Amino acid sequence: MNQPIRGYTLTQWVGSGGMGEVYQAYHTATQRTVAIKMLSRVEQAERFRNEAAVQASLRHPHIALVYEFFVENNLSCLVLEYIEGPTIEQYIKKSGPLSEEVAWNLLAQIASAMDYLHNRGIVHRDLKAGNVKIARQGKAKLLDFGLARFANSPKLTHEGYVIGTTGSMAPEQFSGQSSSASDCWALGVLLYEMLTGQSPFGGSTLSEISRRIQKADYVAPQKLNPRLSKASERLIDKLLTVSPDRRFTARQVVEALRHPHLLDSPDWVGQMRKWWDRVKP
Ligand SMILES: Nc1ncnc2c1ncn2[C@@H]1O[C@H](COP(=O)(O)OP(=O)(O)OP(=O)(O)O)[C@@H](O)[C@H]1O
Repeated sequence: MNQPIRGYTLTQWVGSGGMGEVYQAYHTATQRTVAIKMLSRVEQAERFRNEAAVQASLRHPHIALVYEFFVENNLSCLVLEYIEGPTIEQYIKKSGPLSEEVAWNLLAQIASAMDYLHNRGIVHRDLKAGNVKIARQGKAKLLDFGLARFANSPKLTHEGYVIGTTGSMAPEQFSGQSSSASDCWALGVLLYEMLTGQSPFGGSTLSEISRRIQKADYVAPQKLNPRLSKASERLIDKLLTVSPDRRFTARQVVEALRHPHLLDSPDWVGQMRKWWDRVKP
């Protein structure tokens, strides 16, 4: 661990994920503490390179920076801004659901990062509570572009192989369709989890989870958190909408959070459509 790699001294193992191992490291020349993601499986090198290329081109206050990418001793290393603090998932596991004020604050930051990505033709594809860190002063930082790709870059999945984390997958992703709207569905799942502490689409089997997602069949969040405002409930409703065309965009989320009165009046047509999505054969 103490042998420096390209001037980086590994100081701590942070964890492992779908793409490889993550270490905290110190770069003496720049006196920077960074996170280094190391790819363990050679067959995923292209995927890893893709992650690096996507992230290196981005500059947004709520997206972790990429400093550099290099290959050393057959290991692909992605050097990232080190983000101190728990992920939203870790935070909820430890302390339970967030207050509406904190959840809205985090959602506004993440939606603005998503809007930034979507305006550049990038679909994140893996937004989930475990991929957002709560850094100092409640600042949200989006991590992990393992599954992101530019909309026109080569498809890295073979046919029939569904990517994404099942609980946050949008209905259309089960048939291989992913777009910026799928990220907005994941924003809805995230908001639901932050406010209730529970996943909207739990289930014991993949087919049960899939069936519930395809029908947007979730327990009304107010049943789990009776103090929840109508505005939060309507925002979740606007995001967990089966048809991608009728779902709120990231920009609309940012606007709605800035002007919550936009969510004041009930959307009867939307309610009827949702009811129909649930009951139709
Ligand atoms: N830039 C970073 N700063 C601090 N910790 C990080 C950073 N990037 C990742 N981590 C942490 O390292 C661990 C592994 O992260 P990684 O992104 O590889 O996988 P994951 O998000 O846990 O899973 P998956 O790859 O399946 O999405 C996680 O605990 C994550 O929070």
